[in-house]
Amino acid sequence: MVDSTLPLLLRGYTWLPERRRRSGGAPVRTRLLGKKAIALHGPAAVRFFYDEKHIHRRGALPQPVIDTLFGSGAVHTLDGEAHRTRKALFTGLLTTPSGVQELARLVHEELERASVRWARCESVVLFDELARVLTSAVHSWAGVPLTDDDRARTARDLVAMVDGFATVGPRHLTARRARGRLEARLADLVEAARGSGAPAAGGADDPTVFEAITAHREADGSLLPPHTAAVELLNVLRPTVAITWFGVFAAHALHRRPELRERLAAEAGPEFAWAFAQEVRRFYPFAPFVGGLAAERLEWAGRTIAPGTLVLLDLFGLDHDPDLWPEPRRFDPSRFLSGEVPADALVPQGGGPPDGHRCPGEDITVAILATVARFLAQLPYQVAEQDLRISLRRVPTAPRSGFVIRDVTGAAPAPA
Ligand code: HEM
Repeated sequence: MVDSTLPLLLRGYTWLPERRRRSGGAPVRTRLLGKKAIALHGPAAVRFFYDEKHIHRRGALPQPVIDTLFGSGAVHTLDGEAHRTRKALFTGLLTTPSGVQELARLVHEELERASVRWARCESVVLFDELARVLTSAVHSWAGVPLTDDDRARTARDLVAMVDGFATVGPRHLTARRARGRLEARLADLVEAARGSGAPAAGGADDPTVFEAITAHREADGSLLPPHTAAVELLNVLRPTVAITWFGVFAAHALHRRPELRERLAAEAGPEFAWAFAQEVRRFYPFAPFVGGLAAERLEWAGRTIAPGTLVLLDLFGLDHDPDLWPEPRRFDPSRFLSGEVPADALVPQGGGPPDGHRCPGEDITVAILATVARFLAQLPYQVAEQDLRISLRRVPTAPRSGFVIRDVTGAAPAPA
């Protein structure tokens, strides 16, 4: 079987859908990085993939992805009891409605502050601005110190880790260096907090993310080594800043569909902003697929999967499957106006049960995205002449220009 690593790197988001079309919808069999691989598609495949008896994560992720995106020893790479204990830390910290709301409030506050500055500039690149806004907000929320001097550099490093994970060459090297810098800084902060005793060493009633990760104990009762604690802190800071990509896509959708901008600006309740955020997550490309290793000999759709085979779950394809999403290439928030999200069909951040490998940051993503989208809809600005093409061959992708806005004429009103 021919290895598909190069075609995947060259074709990005289009690689798997094209292969699926060529296979007539049957699971795609191939090789990636020399390993036998099979790609599964459909809601039943989501349930199959997220059954932990079927798929293991240890050893599944290529080292270049660990070295940039997730970090070594990260929750993403654990299985069984070790995963459950570590995962409980994340779900406990990231999914309480009051915590999610507080983070969204901080994002709004930072947007207001930033937009005062935007009004003094001829034009600004929204991508860079949102990255800095989210970097500030998530550091204050997580209780991780960040000086004004460090802010722009830290935002650049957090963006670089996401931007460079799926490529070879300069972007990848930048991502590795960024991870090295951030891990070293955060590990020092963890050691310093532990050295100084409470509250980081435990006991706080309502601990910050920093305090909780610093004091977290593994299934065997041990504290996380400082480097692993830094990796897991980054697994909160980095993906929150990654919402920048979705924020820029939201701006793109508002630009292409001005009637949605008007509606989003006018609606007082949160329902439309929520539906709009869900449609941004469905419509625009971000994570192409997730992968794990077959834990044993598996049967799927009449096919045998040998133990150790790399099993991919097609996320981007599922979010655009016409059997699940009529007119999938149409951006239409009304799909979500009922307030319902169809089970195992909307998977931009993976799927499965919350104690499995499902992304624990979905509520945060939707809340921040709704906040950013509504803020932009209410903010008076013009969209500059620029190259807004979104290449499906680059992972992750964004409008080429980063979305330049100009003539910002004032801060948007406070949230309802
Ligand atoms: C831009 C928005 C985001 C995208 C596209 C995204 C995507 C994903 C994907 C595809 C996975 C892997 C699921 C799997 O392995 O099956 C994942 C897992 C994870 N995400 Fe997110 N995510 C986002 C936002 C967030 C946020 C805001 C946080 C935290 C504040 C977060 C924290 C995590 C963690 C800790 C995991 C590992 C879960 C585990 O392995 O048990 N993510 N995310």
